[in-house]
Amino acid sequence: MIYTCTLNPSIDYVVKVNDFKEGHLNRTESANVYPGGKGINVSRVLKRLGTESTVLGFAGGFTGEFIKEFLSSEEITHDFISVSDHTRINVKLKSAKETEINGQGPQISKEQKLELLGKISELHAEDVLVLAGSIPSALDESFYKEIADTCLINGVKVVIDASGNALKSTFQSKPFLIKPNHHELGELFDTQVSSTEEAVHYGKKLLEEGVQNVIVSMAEKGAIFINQYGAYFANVPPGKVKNSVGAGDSVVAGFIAGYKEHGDYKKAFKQGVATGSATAFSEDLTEKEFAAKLINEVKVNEI
Ligand SMILES: Nc1ncnc2c1ncn2[C@@H]1O[C@H](COP(=O)(O)OP(=O)(O)OP(=O)(O)O)[C@@H](O)[C@H]1O
Ligand SMILES: O=P(O)(O)OC[C@@]1(O)O[C@H](CO)[C@@H](O)[C@@H]1O
Repeated sequence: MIYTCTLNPSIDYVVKVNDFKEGHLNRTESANVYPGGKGINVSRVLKRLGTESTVLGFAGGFTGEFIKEFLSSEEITHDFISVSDHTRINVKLKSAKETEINGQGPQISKEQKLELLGKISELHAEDVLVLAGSIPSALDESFYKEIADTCLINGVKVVIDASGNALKSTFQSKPFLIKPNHHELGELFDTQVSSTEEAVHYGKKLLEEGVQNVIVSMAEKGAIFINQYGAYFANVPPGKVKNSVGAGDSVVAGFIAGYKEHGDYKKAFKQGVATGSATAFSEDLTEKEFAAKLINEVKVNEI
């Protein structure tokens, strides 16, 4: 079974404002609300690709209820730990540029944290756990490491989409896959990564530190995949970006769905990149048909 864990879910309030003016009254062109948070996006895209998963994490208040109802309406299984504060609302403002304001997230007690760890400790060797998104300030930065350590003991494959120390501290727990973008990769080594060569160089260092598979996404510049068997580059299809929220999560979902279907890293990588671009070219998360159409436009070459 595939599980996604979103410690800090959100309602994403996506507003379009023509010609947004800071410090003025602006009126919306359109406004939509979606359940958000990286793990939740992964589960929603997996569902669209025909792959079932269960959503784990913390949820509370009327915003938490909205998320649960929305996921249920999409027939996505969820098993949240209830918290008393409300789940955050993140603002995604689309005007000439995209601007995001992400909330801090609710208080989480020690008991609630232990309840989640208890659920995760029941996963076993056939399971995949996706840990995605920021760690709320109520929890220690080392929480992903704590989870990844438990999963290492139980043989659970762990996929991590996070950044900074929350990500770095998990390397010794041998995550199955991590997906930094090139900025996040640079941050891990206190440098800037701007070329494919640099991405391969630093990506290989991650393997030395324990990570099994690495995807480095570089937005319109393409993506690379590295593991012990080799390094590959994938181009991204040409197109107009309508929405970057959830594009990275779609790469993760496409890879997992592809790996589950084919058991082949190269095919999984190709599907991941196509799914990421399909979301980038859509108003919301991509549908299966669009991602499938773009697969033919992604070429993966060994480098
Ligand atoms: N200009 C683009 N053209 C085509 N595809 C794109 C473009 N920008 C992003 N994508 C798609 O989205 C994926 C993720 O983008 P990016 O490298 O910016 O990662 P990210 O920062 O994790 O994404 P997010 O915007 O979701 O935080 C890319 O691998 C690619 O598939
Ligand atoms: O604050 P975090 O956890 O880093 O990111 C949360 C978030 O920006 O990521 C998703 C897109 O990837 C959105 O649905 C959500 O609002």
